[in-house]
Amino acid sequence: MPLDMDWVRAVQVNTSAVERRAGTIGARRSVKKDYQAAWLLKAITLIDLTTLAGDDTENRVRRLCAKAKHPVRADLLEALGVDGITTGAICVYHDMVETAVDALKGTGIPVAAVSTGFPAGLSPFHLRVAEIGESVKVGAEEIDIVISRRHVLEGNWQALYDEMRTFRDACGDAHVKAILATGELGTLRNVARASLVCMMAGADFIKTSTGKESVNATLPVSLVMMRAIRDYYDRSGVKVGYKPAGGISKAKDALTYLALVKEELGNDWLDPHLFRFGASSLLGDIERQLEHHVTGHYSAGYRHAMG
Ligand SMILES: O=C[C@H](O)COP(=O)(O)O
Repeated sequence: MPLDMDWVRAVQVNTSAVERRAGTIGARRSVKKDYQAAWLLKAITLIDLTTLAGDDTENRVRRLCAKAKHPVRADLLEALGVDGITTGAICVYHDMVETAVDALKGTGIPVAAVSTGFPAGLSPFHLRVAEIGESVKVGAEEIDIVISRRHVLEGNWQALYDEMRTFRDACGDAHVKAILATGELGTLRNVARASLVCMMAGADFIKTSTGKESVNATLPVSLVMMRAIRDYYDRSGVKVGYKPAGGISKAKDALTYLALVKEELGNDWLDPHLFRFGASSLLGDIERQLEHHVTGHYSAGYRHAMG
């Protein structure tokens, strides 16, 4: 839709109310036993299993893809009476896209590429746009772009909108997730406005963080972004997805996020088409909790090292 500046300017956030609500969700909502196992299995299907390290190798990416295909040990799945679950996607740098696409051939698990000069997004603009095309060409079905934080900090909403539109167009049929890098946007109001502008410009998902900022996904930021998604849906009829990313590594945290999604956005969003966790180490803890559920024992963390 066109940039609606009246709507953008009207956005306000009551920070203390947001913090109060975010602070109580973990305590009010706790699921136990079989229900907890079921929610944890659901969480696995919503993970963008990620490796974004300077020392990534093809072997590491292949191992990660093997984990995406079989995220939980077969004996545990059998005991839980479940089969055939996979993670939502694999998320890698451009150089690793071909390897991941090859490793996931025939599985239907999409490959997401971080792009546009990730994580800072400060390389020449034409190269950022070209990078998207390169990743799509080698098979990335999802592109995680980073926005220019300065457009938000300077209140240049038109520039943010134009940038996002250009990235959206460069993605073609690939889904585009807009990484706001919320830890660098200064205020929750900026987060809300940036969310809205990116959605107006065609983002399929809005995502909190690169995982490289000093503050990454938080519950207050998530509440603000989810409510922006809800408002956008109410006015436009378009459902935009949400991806908290960075620092989500515990099964308990994943459950809290899912409770928030269910309460703020509803069950439609508890689906890989509309919700993902961006996480490199969450899966290991979830598998560990599932093992505890099945056997009554906790294994050492290193037994679930990958993912
Ligand atoms: O988009 C995903 C993040 O980079 C993953 O962050 P993490 O390594 O803190 O889980």
